[in-house]
Amino acid sequence: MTVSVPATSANLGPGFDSLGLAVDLRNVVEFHPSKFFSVSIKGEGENNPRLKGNNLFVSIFNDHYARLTKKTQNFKFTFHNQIPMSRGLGSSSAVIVSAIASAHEAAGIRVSKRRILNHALVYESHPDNITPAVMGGFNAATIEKNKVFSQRKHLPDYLKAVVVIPNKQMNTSKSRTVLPKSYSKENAIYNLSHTALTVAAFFNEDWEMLKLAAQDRFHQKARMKTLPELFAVQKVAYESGALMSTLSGSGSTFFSLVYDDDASMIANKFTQKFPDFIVKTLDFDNNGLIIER
Ligand SMILES: Nc1ncnc2c1ncn2[C@@H]1O[C@H](COP(=O)(O)OP(=O)(O)OP(=O)(O)O)[C@@H](O)[C@H]1O
Ligand SMILES: N[C@@H](CCO)C(=O)O
Repeated sequence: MTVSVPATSANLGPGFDSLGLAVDLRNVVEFHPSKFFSVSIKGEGENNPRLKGNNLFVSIFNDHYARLTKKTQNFKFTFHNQIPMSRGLGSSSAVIVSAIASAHEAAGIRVSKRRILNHALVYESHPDNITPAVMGGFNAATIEKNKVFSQRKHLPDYLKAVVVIPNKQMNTSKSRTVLPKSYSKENAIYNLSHTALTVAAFFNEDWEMLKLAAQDRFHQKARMKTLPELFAVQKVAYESGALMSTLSGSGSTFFSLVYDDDASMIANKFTQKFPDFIVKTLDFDNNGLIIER
């Protein structure tokens, strides 16, 4: 059995803890019952011995498998990881979603994507990464009574994501501690109205509106100050014609949404100006969680 989940870029500027979209960079896990437990990792994390012993996927998988079957069983897991860890591309959400989906598959229980999403909330209390990770596309999401309520928009092929990935991890829980404890009414209204406009722009496919709409006063500046080159990345993105350019999740990756025709020019500019950072041009993902039986 194989389960795969895409990387995600959350917040999208003002939509803190609410907006996110999926990009075509996937973590894939293959698994089957086995006499002995084993973990093999290819790609991201392959040189990290901690992931063989104390693996978030394995602990969530085991919890769910035991709850669903009332049995214990060893599995052989092979991970093919493309999503860099703690860089703002939703690596933890991908792991959480794939572990829950894999445990249900292993237990022989078919379950809806919405159910998997609600289970994922137990491990990640904000829905902006887990929702696009499960559903694909652009999503606006909120939580009511421990359930995710979301609306999804398919993203067209003529748009691309250009991501600039610094060689610096930013752990989400740590990155949340640099944020202000409270916001003024003025700034709250600013983010509320810009989030509303960002959502409307996505749904109406008014891409030219995004640059103005995707401005934020809640989190980006405080986080970008911990890696000031990110201000230059955003400047280069907008000078080169990006439609929107925002800190991806809690960082350190910077996400730009661009027209297909501009993608290679913008990616080349990033590569020239920021030779120490990894630059990737990605399609958007409209599938989310994929289970192959
Ligand atoms: N492939 C993986 N296998 C096992 N655990 C992983 C994997 N990827 C991520 N994790 C776990 O998730 C943690 C990273 O979560 P964190 O929320 O800091 O980053 P992120 O999800 O990449 O960023 P963001 O939420 O801002 O997009 C890692 O420290 C590790 O515990
Ligand atoms: N909304 C989250 C996304 C990262 O997981 C944050 O900005 O902290």
